[in-house]
Amino acid sequence: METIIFSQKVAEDLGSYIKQLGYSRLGIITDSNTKVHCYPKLGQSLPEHVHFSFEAGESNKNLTTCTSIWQWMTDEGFDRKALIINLGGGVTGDMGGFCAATYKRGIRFINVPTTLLSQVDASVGGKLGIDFNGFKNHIGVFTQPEAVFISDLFLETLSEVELRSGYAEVIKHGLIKSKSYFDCLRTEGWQNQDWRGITERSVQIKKEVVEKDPKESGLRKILNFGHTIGHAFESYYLNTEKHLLHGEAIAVGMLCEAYLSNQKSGLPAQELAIIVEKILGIFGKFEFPEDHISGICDLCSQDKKNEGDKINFSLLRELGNCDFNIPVNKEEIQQAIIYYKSL
Ligand SMILES: NC(=O)c1ccc[n+]([C@@H]2O[C@H](COP(=O)([O-])OP(=O)(O)OC[C@H]3O[C@@H](n4cnc5c(N)ncnc54)[C@H](O)[C@@H]3O)[C@@H](O)[C@H]2O)c1
Ligand SMILES: O=C(O)C(=O)C[C@@H](O)[C@H](O)[C@H](O)COP(=O)(O)O
Ligand SMILES: [Zn+2]
Repeated sequence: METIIFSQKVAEDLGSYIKQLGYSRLGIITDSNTKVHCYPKLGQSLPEHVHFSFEAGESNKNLTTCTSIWQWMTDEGFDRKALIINLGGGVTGDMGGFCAATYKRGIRFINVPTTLLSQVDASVGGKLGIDFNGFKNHIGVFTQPEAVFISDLFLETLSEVELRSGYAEVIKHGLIKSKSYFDCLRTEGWQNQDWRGITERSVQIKKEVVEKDPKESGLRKILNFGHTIGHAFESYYLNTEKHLLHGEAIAVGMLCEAYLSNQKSGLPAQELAIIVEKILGIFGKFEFPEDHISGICDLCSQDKKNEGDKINFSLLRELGNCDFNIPVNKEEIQQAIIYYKSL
């Protein structure tokens, strides 16, 4: 598994790490926002390198942007000893990592996550990929980064909605693996957190799961709680005026899937009520017309946990415990979305 370094002097620590690692050429990938807000924070500490930046946003996590990245690597003459640093959120990490892991069958990369979401979740565990024809992360590979450098210094410039989006994955970690973590989150107001402490605890949970099942043959599916329906919402509204951030979509998905957990995997009604209160209290309700429901349901058919026609969910047994490979039919999914709408 990758080395994870929590650092307060990230520029210096990253500089020394890559020096001892050795490489032929160094390339940094940012998006248009991290180029402005995060790249300058690495300052002069990085040795000679080349830099590629793409237009920020989920709608650019696609093959067209990958083509530009691979072209840049080719034009710069990167060989197999070249090293990439992905400086940005989950979009930069997923796509920059995917491009590195496939260029000349794989060159090394380091993640420097700059959003809460990527610090607590996306930068760790080696799931890389891009969206394809509107389907989330449809094309990708599992390849671990060499290292991940996490610093809350980057969070200073992050907007509140982006911070909140990351908080959805934090809640997910408590719900699937640690009731005591979820209880701590319940008692705190979400905005003024000890982000370093939160990140360490979330990364610990993610790391423990990924170490046991790096390629998602079983247990790792619990990290996907909220994502079967959440990704369907995210995909359905991508490139529309109602588009949802990843964490916002996962918040909707977790509520639908908490309902299914109550129906199908034993989550007690009072625990469902606690989850609803917590998540709605932070994210509010996402409003959408009833005639969108069947289109959203249909998107669940492309989920990567499915086997043939069987749509498999990861559902909670209780707070802090999650089961996986639970088949749910389209009618039940529809009911879950109707339940969400009724809240
Ligand atoms: N691989 C995984 O395990 C995994 C896990 C969770 C999510 N994801 C993926 O991650 C993506 C979501 O990640 P995200 O929320 O980080 O999105 P993102 O990368 O789009 O970043 C969110 C926004 O914040 C901006 N930004 C980033 N850092 C900033 C900073 N420090 N200051 C100011 N602005 C900054 C970005 O430019 C962007 O506009 C989705 O594509 C999701 O599917 C992957
Ligand atoms: O690391 C994992 O495994 C996860 O499922 C973490 C999720 O938060 C993340 O959004 C992941 O990219 C979803 O993966 P996918 O296989 O459903 O595309
Ligand atoms: Zn996620």
